[in-house]
This record gives sequence, structure tokens and C-alpha cells, in this order.
Amino acid sequence: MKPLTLTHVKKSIDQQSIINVEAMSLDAGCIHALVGDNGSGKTTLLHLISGYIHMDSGKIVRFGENSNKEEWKQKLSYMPQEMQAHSFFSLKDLADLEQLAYKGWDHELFNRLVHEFDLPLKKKLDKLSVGMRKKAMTALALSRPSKLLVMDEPLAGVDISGQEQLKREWISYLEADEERTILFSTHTPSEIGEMADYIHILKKGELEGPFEKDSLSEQYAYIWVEQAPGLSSVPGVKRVQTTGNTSMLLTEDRFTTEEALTVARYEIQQIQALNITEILRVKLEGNEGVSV
Ligand SMILES: Nc1ncnc2c1ncn2[C@@H]1O[C@H](COP(=O)(O)OP(=O)(O)OP(=O)(O)O)[C@@H](O)[C@H]1O
Repeated sequence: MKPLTLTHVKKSIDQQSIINVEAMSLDAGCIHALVGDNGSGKTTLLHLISGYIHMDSGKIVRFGENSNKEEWKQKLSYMPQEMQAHSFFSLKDLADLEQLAYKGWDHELFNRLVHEFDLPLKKKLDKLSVGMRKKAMTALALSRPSKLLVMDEPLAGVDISGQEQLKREWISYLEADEERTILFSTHTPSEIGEMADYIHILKKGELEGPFEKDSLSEQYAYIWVEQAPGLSSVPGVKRVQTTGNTSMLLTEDRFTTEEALTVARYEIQQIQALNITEILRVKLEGNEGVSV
């Protein structure tokens, strides 16, 4: 069963369309990254998924058609970018509240995380540093008895060793239960490269993907050949850049492009795979077409 599916989900704010998602679904047991430029609608989409705000139209199914709101609210743990409404509470206050709200809240895990993240229990959240607040929110989010963990920029502002700690805890969360799934938004390619199985790309409220990260890494490449007419129409080629006698092709379908070049008797001089940062840059910049 898919932990989450969205169909034709629309949301406008102040008469402006913010989200227009035709379809989205998550496979269980995986880490899904949500990527998009500033203002593309990531937080709004995560708010819709988590039930913080209502959609205008469409359908969101969490944990199957038969799961009612009481049930899915227990199974979906949302970690916002900031907890402004809770900033006057201490971590202990919030843990006490959550223990009441969630059946099966894991107090033992919470205590371990508080200890490992070196978090003060009694200080008000607004007196913690940004990174400490993120760790505090993660400790709360992980201690809920959830199957789907949804996090909005969970590593932003966290120091390097803290990021390593948090990522280890994400893995422990997944490994503890094969039905568990993580969806997180980010602007950081290395987080995607290291953690994500699937990438969902949001552009002005519309979703592309999911793209399997490992397949993307196999498909995107630069291929250098001797300059010739017609290179832009070789299958898979997204862009052609020519310097002197040499053309550099950017392909989104490396093996098809290589095969077509070989059949057409182009001599391939060099091939270089794109890294995840380059791939995301290409994917996010859209389809401006091929320049020769
Ligand atoms: N409460 C609101 N009132 C008016 N406009 C809003 C509101 N919430 C979001 N928006 C608008 O919706 C759009 C998407 O915002 P959202 O915060 O979802 O984007 P984002 O992808 O999370 O951005 P970022 O990467 O900067 O965090 C923006 O144009 C934003 O101004």
C-alpha cells in the first residue's frame, strides 16, 4: 500500500494558483526528496499533505482509502520548517503534550535523542539556536508512532556533525519498520545525493517525477563529438554547445544518444556523467530547448 497519493490537487492563495499537482505518490520504505526553487510551493504542498491547510479541490489519500483522519493523523509525523506557534514552550512541555496526543509515543527514544543531541529540556524553544531547534523538532517528530515522516528543510541551519546525527536517525527510523517512509524538502544537492531514493521536482506548483536518483545519474551525461550539423536532433540530446570543432552534447538519455551517435557514425571523443548538482540544475531550469 502506498503511504500517500495525491490526485488533481489544487490550492490557490489570494486568487493565485500555488499548487496544481496532477499526481503524486510515494513508495513505502524509501526516502523521497521534494526539490524546487524558492516560492515553488514546497511548504504549501507539505502543509496540504500533512493536513495543516485544506486543498481547494482534488484528492489526498494517506495510508489507503479506508484510513480515516483519526488514524492517519497518528501515522503521519510532520516537522515544519519552524515551530513559531510553539516557541514559548519548552521541549519537555511539548513532549508531555505529544505523549497525550499520540498513542504509542516513544518516550525511551525521545530521551535517547535528547541526550544524544545534547538538548536542554526546560529552555523555551525560542531561546534555542536554529540548529538546536531543528534537533529538538526532529526528536519530537521521530518519537511519534508514525509511518510517514514529512520534514520541511530538516537540515537547514544544522552544523555538520548535527546533520550526520540527524541523517543517522532518519535511517534508524526507516530500518525500525519496513512500512515507514520519509518525505523531506531541501535545497541542498548533497542531501539528495546522499539520502534520497526518489526526487520529486516542484516548478511553480506543478510536480515532475518521481525520478529515481540512481537512474538519473546513469541517464545524464556530457558527450563530446566533432562539430557537425544535426547534432541537436540526436535522440536524448537536450543541449549542444560548440567550441571550435568540438560540440559538447548534454544528454538526458545517455545510452540512446550514444547508440544514435554510433549508428550515425559520429566519433565519440569523451563521455562524462553529470553529478547530482548538475542534474538538478538542468531539471530545475526547464526546457529552454536546444542551443547550437
Ligand atoms: N499564507 C500565505 N499568504 C500569501 N501567499 C502565500 C502564503 N503561503 C504561501 N504563499 C505563497 O505561495 C508561494 C509558495 O510558497 P511556499 O512557501 O510554499 O514555497 P517554497 O517552495 O516552500 O519556498 P522556499 O523554498 O522559499 O521555502 C509563494 O509565492 C508564497 O508567497
